[in-house]
Amino acid sequence: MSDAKTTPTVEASLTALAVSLRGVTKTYDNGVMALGPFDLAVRKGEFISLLGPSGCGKSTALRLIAGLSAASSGTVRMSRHEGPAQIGHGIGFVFQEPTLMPWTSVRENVRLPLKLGGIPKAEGRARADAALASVGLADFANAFPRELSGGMKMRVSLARALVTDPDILLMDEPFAALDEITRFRLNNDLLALWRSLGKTVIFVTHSVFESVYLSQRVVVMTARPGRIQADIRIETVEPRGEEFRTSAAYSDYCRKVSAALAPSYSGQSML
Ligand SMILES: Nc1ncnc2c1ncn2[C@@H]1O[C@H](COP(=O)(O)OP(=O)(O)OP(=O)(O)O)[C@@H](O)[C@H]1O
Repeated sequence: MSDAKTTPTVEASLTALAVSLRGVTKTYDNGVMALGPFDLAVRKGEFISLLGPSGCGKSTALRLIAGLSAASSGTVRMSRHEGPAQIGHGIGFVFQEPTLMPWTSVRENVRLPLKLGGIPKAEGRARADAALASVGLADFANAFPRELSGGMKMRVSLARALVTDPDILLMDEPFAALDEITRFRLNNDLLALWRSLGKTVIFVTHSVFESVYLSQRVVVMTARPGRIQADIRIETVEPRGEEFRTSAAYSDYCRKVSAALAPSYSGQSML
């Protein structure tokens, strides 16, 4: 292959990256080395899961990407920019808890990032309503958080993360506290949103089943300090649905991911 043909291909692959972490380590002030060295490249529009044992540094990795915390060494790059992005500026973050303001309406909860960004009220309300509609909560804009189920609260949290139209959605075990049926439903709705919105998603989970169902790639981490144990591509017919969840291919992938995760656990259940 001539140089003339090679160069554009290399450039295309670099610009197609949404996030890249190179040689990243994180040691907290108390001396705990949480992460690394950790290397990860996520392409634009990709859906990846970070899977690993408790305390292996999954949340730390998300926080470094979100710019909520600084790496001790190594580089975190967002798209073409040097250094991490910020929540509300290209990044949406969905935390383990919905963390909604109980004293105000669902619409106002979703509007918050726009309000903080100085977006005029009318525009903010319209965008909040659109985000609520995208997560199936168009009729609940005036409700208060206390009136909602756990799954609905998580949908509000997702709408709040989407309202700024971020390129990258970071999700930290968002569905861990939900019952299985609600979790399956939210998994399907998240996949539908991902397909329609084209966001890059980095999803943290403890669940082998969930990671295989949702992701194009499952990145399995070692015990602390978290490094990459395996990077497993999940290839199947899209869009995914119940057929995939009950297929032999799904079971095979779950076995493969579990096997990669096994060394990181010492006798604990992995599923
Ligand atoms: N602010 C902090 N100060 C000191 N240590 C911290 C801090 N945040 C996290 N840690 C420690 O760093 C390690 C990694 O934590 P982190 O929350 O990133 O792991 P995790 O894989 O997301 O865990 P889990 O799956 O239980 O949520 C843990 O040992 C944790 O106690």
